[in-house]
Amino acid sequence: MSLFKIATPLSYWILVALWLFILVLYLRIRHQDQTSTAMKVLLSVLALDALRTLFESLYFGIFRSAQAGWLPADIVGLLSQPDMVFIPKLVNLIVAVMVLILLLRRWMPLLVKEQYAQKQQIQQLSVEVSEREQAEQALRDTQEHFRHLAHHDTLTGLPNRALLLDRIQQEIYKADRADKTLAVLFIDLDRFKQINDSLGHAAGDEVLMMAAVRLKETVRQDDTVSRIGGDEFVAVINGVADVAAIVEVATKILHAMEQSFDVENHQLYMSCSIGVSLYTQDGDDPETLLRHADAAMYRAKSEGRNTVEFYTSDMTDEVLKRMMFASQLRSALDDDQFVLYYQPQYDLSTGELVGVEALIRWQHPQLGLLCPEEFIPLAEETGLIVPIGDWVLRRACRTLRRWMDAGLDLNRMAVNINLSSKQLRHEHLSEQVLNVLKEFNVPAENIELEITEGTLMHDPKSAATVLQRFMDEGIEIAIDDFGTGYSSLSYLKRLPINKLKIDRSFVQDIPESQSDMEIARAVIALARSLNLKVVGEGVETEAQAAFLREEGCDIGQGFLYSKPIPEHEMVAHFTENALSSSCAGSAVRV
Ligand SMILES: Nc1nc2c(ncn2[C@@H]2O[C@H](COP(=O)(O)O[C@H]3[C@@H](O)[C@H](n4cnc5c(=O)[nH]c(N)nc54)O[C@@H]3COP(=O)(O)O)[C@@H](O)[C@H]2O)c(=O)[nH]1
Repeated sequence: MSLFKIATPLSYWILVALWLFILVLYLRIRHQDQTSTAMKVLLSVLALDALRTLFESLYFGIFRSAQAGWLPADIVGLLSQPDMVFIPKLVNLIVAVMVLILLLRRWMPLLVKEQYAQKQQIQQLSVEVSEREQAEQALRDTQEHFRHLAHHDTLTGLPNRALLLDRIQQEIYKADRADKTLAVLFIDLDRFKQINDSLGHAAGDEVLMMAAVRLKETVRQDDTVSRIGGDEFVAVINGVADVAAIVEVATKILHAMEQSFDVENHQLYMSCSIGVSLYTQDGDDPETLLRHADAAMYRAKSEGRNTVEFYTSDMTDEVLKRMMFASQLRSALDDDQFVLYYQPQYDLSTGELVGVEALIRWQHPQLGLLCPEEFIPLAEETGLIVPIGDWVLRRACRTLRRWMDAGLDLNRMAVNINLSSKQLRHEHLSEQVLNVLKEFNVPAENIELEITEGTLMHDPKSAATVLQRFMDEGIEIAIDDFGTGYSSLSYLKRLPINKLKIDRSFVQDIPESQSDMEIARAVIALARSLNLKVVGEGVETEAQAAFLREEGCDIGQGFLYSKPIPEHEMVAHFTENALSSSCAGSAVRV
């Protein structure tokens, strides 16, 4: 039964209006969350009920009778009444539709706009929400990335120094609770610099990544492996029962590092030195444990590398000494404590003096005269090699100027100056060298620069640019220690160089060592084919000199002729050189 009744046409129109009102109301609240579902159901039922009543009445039409007035009625009954006025269903319908259109025109835009606005708002909101979520996620990712960066080494992904110290601290807490000890292993790769210098940083990086993986595989999963510097790694071994357990782990690490590293078609062999400190006997905080493991590692290096050393208290003194030495090296330049020695080089077939190599010494106030091997590595490490190298160049040019002013015949003679890799990488090297030559009025032909094979191969392309500049000015270039690096023959062919110096390690065992003789022969043949001159270094015996001369080596340098000597003593060799020119073999044993 319907809730609505149509008794008169007025009630019909009221019902139409009511239905429309209910409909509009329903449409408005349909999407509003705050309106209860019960209200929405009630309105939709009312609307449907009103609609049904309307249609029922429409189906029959409406008539007017004199007695009853306006009434909805059956079409049959309607036709039998003479005073009735029939309003056909169609008219009803048209009026209803018009009213509906009028109302919809008034309400619909508002409704549509409102719904559209609501939808837009909802869409906007959801876009904003998802954008905010994305932004928040990106922020979280960035924060996580920075947190990771702040605590990890970018190359190997291992914890860095900051995280390492934290991990050691955590392990200390655990060790205290479990009444166990822990060990800090400071691991430094032996001669890693050579790989970096000769094959370049990309190859060096690959070796470091491979070393990191090997270290991680060697220790337990809950032990920490960290990289804290260039080729320096630290392993924290927890729950250590005794020293034997540490020796076992350290031995495994030594063994893992001895396996070949296959990098860029090279099979590289390396080793490492390990220093160990133990909690609590060698320190009870992370910094001290790390410092003492480092000191022990230095001892392992000086003991010949590829070995393990446990920390002892005297090692701290060694580290302190090293730091003091570095600060003394810094002031040595200002205090004019360096001296240049010169070692002559002779033409092996004529016996003529053709060059001298300038070799630095440090006149240390307490330790006496120090050889370059005792301080050049530290100078390279600290960057002091650049000002020291500059000093060597100026001092050598000053000496040349003095010799020239003294009337010595230097026409066919050059002073050889060693350049380190750091100097070669220095932006203004060529300008600096040329300026110094100008300052002392020294012809470029009297200067030759020696660069080790490793340094050249570190970055052959940029080295070639610098060397070409020197060559254009008339300065000759020699590759030092040839045979010890990893020269690429294709690069060698293209590099602007004049000489190869056979490393003395291949000369010292001639004629006993067949393989060394083969290597020396091969270097001489290579130099010939590239149209380069060859120098035999470290010639100590007549037999070595004879072998090199017979094989076609051009120049000899070594103790057989002279040890490196101070500037003033060198003058005598020039006089002897004059003698040797007229009677080769007497003054100089060639
Ligand atoms: N960057 C710079 N490096 C320099 C400079 N001065 C020297 N050096 C490098 O130090 C290394 C060692 O030099 P030194 O102790 O002077 O040794 C030289 C010679 O004394 C030694 N030599 C020469 N002949 C013989 C020999 O017959 N037997 C023997 N046992 N040793 C000998 O060789 C060194 C010269 O070698 P090289 O330079 O390879 O020609 C050395 O690598 C120097 O390069 C500097 O100013 N800057």
